[in-house]
Amino acid sequence: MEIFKYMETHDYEQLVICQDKTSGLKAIIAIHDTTLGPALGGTRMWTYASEEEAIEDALRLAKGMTYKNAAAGLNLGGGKTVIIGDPKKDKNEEMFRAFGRYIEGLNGRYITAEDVGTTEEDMDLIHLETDYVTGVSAEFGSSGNPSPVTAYGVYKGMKAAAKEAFGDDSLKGKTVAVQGVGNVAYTLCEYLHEEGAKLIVTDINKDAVRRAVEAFGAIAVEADEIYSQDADIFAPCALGAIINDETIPQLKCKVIAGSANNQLKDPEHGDRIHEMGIVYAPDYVINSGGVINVADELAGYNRERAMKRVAGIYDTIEQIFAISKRDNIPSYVAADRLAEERIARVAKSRGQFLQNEKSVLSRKK
Ligand SMILES: NC(=O)c1ccc[n+]([C@@H]2O[C@H](COP(=O)([O-])OP(=O)(O)OC[C@H]3O[C@@H](n4cnc5c(N)ncnc54)[C@H](O)[C@@H]3O)[C@@H](O)[C@H]2O)c1
Ligand SMILES: CC(C)C[C@H](N)C(=O)O
Repeated sequence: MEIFKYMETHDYEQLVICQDKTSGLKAIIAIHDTTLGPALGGTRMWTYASEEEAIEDALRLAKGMTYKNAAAGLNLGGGKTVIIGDPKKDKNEEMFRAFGRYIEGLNGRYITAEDVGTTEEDMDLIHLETDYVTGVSAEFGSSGNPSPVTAYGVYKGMKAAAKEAFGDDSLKGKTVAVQGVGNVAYTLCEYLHEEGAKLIVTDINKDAVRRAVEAFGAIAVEADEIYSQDADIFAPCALGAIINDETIPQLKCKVIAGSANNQLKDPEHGDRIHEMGIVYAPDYVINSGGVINVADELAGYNRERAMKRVAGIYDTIEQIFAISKRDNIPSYVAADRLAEERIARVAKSRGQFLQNEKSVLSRKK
């Protein structure tokens, strides 16, 4: 991989390689774009097959956060960290403290939070070394684990998508096929069950499936059967790249709305589901509840304010469908357009301000 070429082509600002021999920390912080504000994005801990794979993941995820934060209306840029290692075996206190010192060294250009493989406890350890961390436990006046709030946002976004597809946002009597019933999807199932939706669930973790069957009367299916279910809505809440050449022909749903990041394997898959008339709630918009929630900590966490803002995902999804129809483009392109236009507007107004400043200075000479 030619890193500088890649960063230049995709407009990345900074890549920080962090290593600490004592703790075994090997981390990569990628900062994509700080036009809107400091880069906020979680820390993922994963057993990458190679260092190159880890760097690619950090870069890709950081860019995703630029779009997520911009579309969510946050005054924050996009960044992400990956720590190379097994979250079940390789964690230790010194590792997260060392990582915290690296973040502190960036002096606020990057703020972290939880992601796959990291927890509230890990954020508390980072917090011992820096204030540039969110998703810290409630005892520090923080918002804690973002997953339940992400679920609330997905629920709201799913209702907006249902309104687009069925003319009514009620989920009562609708069948929702949920892929993965982990942290986000379990709470999502609570909301759906309470509203009277019928649930079909799958998970590679049999305990997670049992829990959902017992609590919500969900029907359990095998992992590879979830795509072809007779469901009104498909909610991918596990993995990325699940909308692909193999799964698209199996889909019978009218709506795709779930929490998973990077749901489309390639952009062409977004085009295909659009042509099939499936209403797709773009992943980084519908799953932005977690980041909206942790971002609220930066102003002194207020849960009521954060939840109100997360409920606004309904309106953002509606706005994206309106752009999609107006410009005759798939919803995933409309979401990108919303984010890119906001960043460009802010950059332009800032540029204009600096321009004026310069002309004042030159007059003084
Ligand atoms: N947690 C958040 O606040 C948040 C925010 C934004 C996006 N997301 C995304 O939402 C998704 C779920 O996040 P989470 O925090 O609930 O994670 P999680 O690990 O708690 O849940 C994921 C579940 O998916 C299951 N799973 C894995 N592979 C599967 C497969 N092939 N088939 C069926 N099930 C499978 C796992 O066993 C697990 O139960 C992820 O893609 C994550 O990146 C999460
Ligand atoms: C900042 C975090 C809450 C980010 C979250 N892991 C996401 O992908 O949106």
